[in-house]
Amino acid sequence: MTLQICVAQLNFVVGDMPGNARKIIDAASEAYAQGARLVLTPELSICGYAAEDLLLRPAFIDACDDALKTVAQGLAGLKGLHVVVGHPEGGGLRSRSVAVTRRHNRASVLCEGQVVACYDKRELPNYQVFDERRYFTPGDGVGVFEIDGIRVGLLICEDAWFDEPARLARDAGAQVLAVLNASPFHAGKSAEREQRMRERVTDCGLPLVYAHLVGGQDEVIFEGRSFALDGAGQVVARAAGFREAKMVVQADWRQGRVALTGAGQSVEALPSTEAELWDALVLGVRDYLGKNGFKGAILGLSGGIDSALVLAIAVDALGADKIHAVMMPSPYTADISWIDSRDMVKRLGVRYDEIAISPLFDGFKQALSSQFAGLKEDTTEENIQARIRGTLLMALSNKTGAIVLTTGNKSEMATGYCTLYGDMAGGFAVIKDVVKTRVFDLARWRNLNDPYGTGSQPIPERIITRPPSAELRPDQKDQDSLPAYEVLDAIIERYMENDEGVEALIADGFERADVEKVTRLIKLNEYKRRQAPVGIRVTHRSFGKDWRYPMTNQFRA
Ligand SMILES: Nc1ncnc2c1ncn2[C@@H]1O[C@H](COP(=O)(O)OP(=O)(O)OC[C@H]2O[C@@H]([n+]3cccc(C(=O)O)c3)[C@H](O)[C@@H]2O)[C@@H](O)[C@H]1O
Ligand SMILES: Nc1ncnc2c1ncn2[C@@H]1O[C@H](COP(=O)(O)OP(=O)(O)OP(=O)(O)O)[C@@H](O)[C@H]1O
Ligand SMILES: NC(=O)CC[C@H](N)C(=O)O
Repeated sequence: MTLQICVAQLNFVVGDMPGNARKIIDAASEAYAQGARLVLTPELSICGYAAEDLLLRPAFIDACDDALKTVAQGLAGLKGLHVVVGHPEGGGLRSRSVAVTRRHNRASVLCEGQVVACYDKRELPNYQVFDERRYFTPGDGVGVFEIDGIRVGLLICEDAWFDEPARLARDAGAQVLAVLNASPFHAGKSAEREQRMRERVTDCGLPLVYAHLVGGQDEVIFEGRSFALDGAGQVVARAAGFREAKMVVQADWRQGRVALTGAGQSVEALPSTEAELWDALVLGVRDYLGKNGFKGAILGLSGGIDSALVLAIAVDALGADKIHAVMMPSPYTADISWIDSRDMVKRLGVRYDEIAISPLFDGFKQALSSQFAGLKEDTTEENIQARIRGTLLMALSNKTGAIVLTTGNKSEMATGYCTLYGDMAGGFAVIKDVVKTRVFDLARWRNLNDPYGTGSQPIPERIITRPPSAELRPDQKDQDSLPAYEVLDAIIERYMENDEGVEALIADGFERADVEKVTRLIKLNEYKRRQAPVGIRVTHRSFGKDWRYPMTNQFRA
């Protein structure tokens, strides 16, 4: 007995049920023509992941039901084909002060126009970026079905991170596990995920096929890279990361058990940290803009490393012809800032303009002169410059329909080293989850690699080597106001990402003054982050859905 299984690693759009249904029908029909008789799609493939509170709308569930029927009917003529799709099922009751859900996160097996088996997710994640208990009720059954003499046990994502659902499937007769997933990316997650699945295989003694989603959805990235493990936990197939792919594996009945093989396909290697971060950032920009209908992007290019990095990512994501870089010099802008900006845009071939902000800055100061009479210049004037730039970029966005990409990094978002309605003004924050030391690593990496063929060495060397400066007052350097970036980033990672305490960091050798300053700034600047644009999550904790701190807060330890 032999069964060819195809994983349709597809990029769905949340809420586009007709489009998602069409994608599934096309991919499954093609796989069938190439010999597959079982096609697996990712978790909640019909509606996309994560549909969030759309799942509470009865009309949304009805549209998912319709799309499920469309897929079933669209594939009804393909004899013997089994397609597994993910969708929400069932209803719920909601009043103003209580919610009762009877909705399930379901996998349905479609064959010849009918639902022939289904499985409801048992383990509902409710941590990090997940809120599944807000929307779903845990399932209490198993999902084992037979196809061409091979019994397949269904699991859905979080289920496979625990022992019990896989053991129950095995005890109900499953000979191979098929897992539908939507498992958000962070640096290093691929290896962690494969390791957890290997434990599952070892624990229950069954081979496993991991069908994963690809694509960006608001702040979250799904990297694809579906894979299959044989009964010994060896990777026999691994699909490409960060793009749609079809991965085919073969299940054979041999000596009383199912043997999985890679059907002659190559196993994609796991990339370096920088390479996968780059791909994640590129996909995040491409999908946020693409799925929200933006034709292009604008950004302020300063001659500093943050905007240079965002420009290089944007060009890789969208192509040079979709990007507009604007240099807006002030009296504090060093000559090298515009020399390097001109150099960079020439290397990449993007549209570039220079708009001097001095006349506007003078106009603002003049307008406020009587109110500010006798008061010293301070951050007020620094912020006016940043806000003039933000206003100009937003005007260009309004006029052209291109989105403004903001350039703040995680170190700045943590410490509030950014201006509300100034450099924070914009639609999408590309590197808000990348700390400054990693910004440098990525810039150096991109200068040595050209993964999207848009040009090698896009970032002039001096942009990488010069000391970072906001250039909002004479001779300003970031490090005048902040601890050294190596120290700052280490404290952010340990305090913010890993929940370590102030005293523990000091006991571990950090200067008390540095720890107290950074943690005080993190706490003080919650209000700023709440007003910041959404941006791409690439660590296991970003300033997004998995950082829900109060703004009014007297606790810091
Ligand atoms: N708890 C709270 N809840 C709500 N709002 C609160 C608040 N606390 C202050 N505010 C408001 O926020 C204002 C302060 O925020 P904001 O106006 O942004 O200004 P602020 O944080 O005072 O200054 C911006 C800082 O970022 C630096 N910066 C700016 C731009 C670029 C760069 C760079 O790296 O290139 C650096 C700049 O040098 C300066 O140190 C207050 O005046 C007040 O109106
Ligand atoms: N002269 C300028 N022209 C255009 N945009 C600017 C200018 N100065 C600042 N900006 C915008 O404000 C953002 C914030 O400035 P910031 O100094 O933090 O970043 P950077 O200049 O890119 O990097 P660095 O921190 O290394 O100097 C810039 O990335 C850029 O988008
Ligand atoms: N969608 C899910 O159930 C994902 C949960 C899982 N632990 C992951 O991140 O991979």
